[in-house]
Amino acid sequence: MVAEVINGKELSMQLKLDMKKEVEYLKQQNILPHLTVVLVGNNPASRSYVNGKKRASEEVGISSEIVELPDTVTEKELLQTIEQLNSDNGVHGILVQLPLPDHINVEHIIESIDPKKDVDGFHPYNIGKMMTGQDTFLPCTPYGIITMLKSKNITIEGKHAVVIGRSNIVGKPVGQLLLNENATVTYCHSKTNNLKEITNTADILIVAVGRPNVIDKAYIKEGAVVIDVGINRLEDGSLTGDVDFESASEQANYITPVPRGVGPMTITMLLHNTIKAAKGLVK
Ligand SMILES: Nc1nc2c(c(=O)[nH]1)N[C@@H](CN(C=O)c1ccc(C(=O)N[C@@H](CCC(=O)O)C(=O)O)cc1)CN2
Repeated sequence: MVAEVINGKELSMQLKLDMKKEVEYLKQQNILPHLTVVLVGNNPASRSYVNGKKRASEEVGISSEIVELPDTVTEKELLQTIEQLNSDNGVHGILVQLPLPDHINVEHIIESIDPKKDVDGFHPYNIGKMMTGQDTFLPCTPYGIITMLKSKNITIEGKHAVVIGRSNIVGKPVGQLLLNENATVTYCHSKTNNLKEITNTADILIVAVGRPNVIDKAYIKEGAVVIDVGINRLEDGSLTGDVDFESASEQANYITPVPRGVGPMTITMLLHNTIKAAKGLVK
């Protein structure tokens, strides 16, 4: 068996064409969607993601700005910046790029963002709405994963979905979204016993481990759907996922690559959430 590749880059391009039309329509109604991204410090990966968000916003006609703060900024100063953005009626979406420096409490920052502008979908209010199946901003990477599955008409209902990883921004919410779609969900993590036995029962396997190429065909049931959320930069500068792509492709029916898999969908779903915020659809 050779798995079909789910190309997140191509799907993103298709979705952005529709979003561009939607933004043009909103502009005719005098609504100019605006996203503000807050970048603290000089982490090269964060800078590159933030630039990617600005570029993608421009592609679809969303206005965007990057507010840059030094890594010496205090938590109080960062909270003041967010307060100003919360009260600015021209700003529809606010996002604080993660990770933040250690001296800043990430929960305090996320909780200070107006939930109606929380286009990352990280605010506990929005997480609560997601968990209770209410319409709200969905966290971008998990939402991108569900969108990728649906783009291939992959059945989620009744399937066994196994999530390896339990981070607040990927593992936990993607499991919840799969549950909302009526999958039977198992979470695995660093303390899980018999990982291989569990993953071998997965119809849908979501891998968000954060270590390069650790999941190979021995962990995969024949015909499974494998979603690789890992982005690992190797010493030679190349990028690789958490899944050994060549090996896993021999067992799986569908697989996502790294790069050009889940990563581009993260940014595309952010644009979707920003348009939703501009339309005032999240109360
Ligand atoms: N506030 C947030 N911070 C972070 C998030 C997030 O959703 N909100 N997610 C990640 C980083 N991230 C977006 O911020 C992100 C990661 C990767 C990609 C991407 O397109 N990757 C490309 C490869 C890019 C490269 O060459 O380096 C790919 O996979 O094809 C986009 C966004 C942590 N922080």
